[in-house]
Amino acid sequence: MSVRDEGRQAIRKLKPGRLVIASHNAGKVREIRDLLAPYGIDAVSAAELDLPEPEETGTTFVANAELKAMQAADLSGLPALADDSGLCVDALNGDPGVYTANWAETPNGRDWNLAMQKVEDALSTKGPDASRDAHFVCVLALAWPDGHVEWFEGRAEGRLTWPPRGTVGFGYDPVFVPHGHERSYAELDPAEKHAISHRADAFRQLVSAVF
Ligand SMILES: O=P(O)(O)OP(=O)(O)OP(=O)(O)OC[C@H]1O[C@@H](n2cnc3c(O)ncnc32)[C@H](O)[C@@H]1O
Ligand SMILES: [Mg+2]
Repeated sequence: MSVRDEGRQAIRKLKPGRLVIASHNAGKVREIRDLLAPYGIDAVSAAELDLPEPEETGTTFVANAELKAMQAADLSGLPALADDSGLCVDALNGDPGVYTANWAETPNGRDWNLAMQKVEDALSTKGPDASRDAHFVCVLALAWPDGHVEWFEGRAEGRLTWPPRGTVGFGYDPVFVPHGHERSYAELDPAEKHAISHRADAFRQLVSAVF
């Protein structure tokens, strides 16, 4: 049996509540719960299990997603699904990219208004004609306690808007307008975001490979 078939068998055996969402970001956990809901998997988050937040030492989305998923699977003895994601701005050569969360760090915790302002400031140094094109990346990694791990990469294209708009969602949602829309991610209903988001794109691939 291939590793992937073993993975499929393992996930079919999951009982509700037997999957760890290996994230400490409440916004992500909410979205991943929504995406899992049709599959009858009532997952538990790493924060709810009091699992420690691993240091994200990878330099790629894949490396960080894998290390978060593998640590949670190892510590919990349960399959674990991690998400590493970020905003990549064309005119900034893909920054903040893997370091998207770091741009929000302050001595008093993360400040998303500051992070969005930093992106806008960086873009303004490129001049008024700089491209405002950007995309979100999401890598979902699914790990089993035996160390087996597979990952799926999703993407959503769009452009940056300023000033920030909307109150739904989290992180950089208020400055990202997905292609084909006039409203920012933070002005879309959760169901609308799930139809087009980078996270939903990665999740669709995971579902077709694993469920
Ligand atoms: O590592 P975990 O615990 O999952 O949570 P995190 O917030 O640290 O997550 P990342 O390390 O993957 O950092 C990615 C950042 O990119 C941002 N981001 C990712 N997906 C997003 C989305 O759908 N909408 C807005 N911002 C998003 C968000 O601010 C995240 O903090
Ligand atoms: Mg993180």
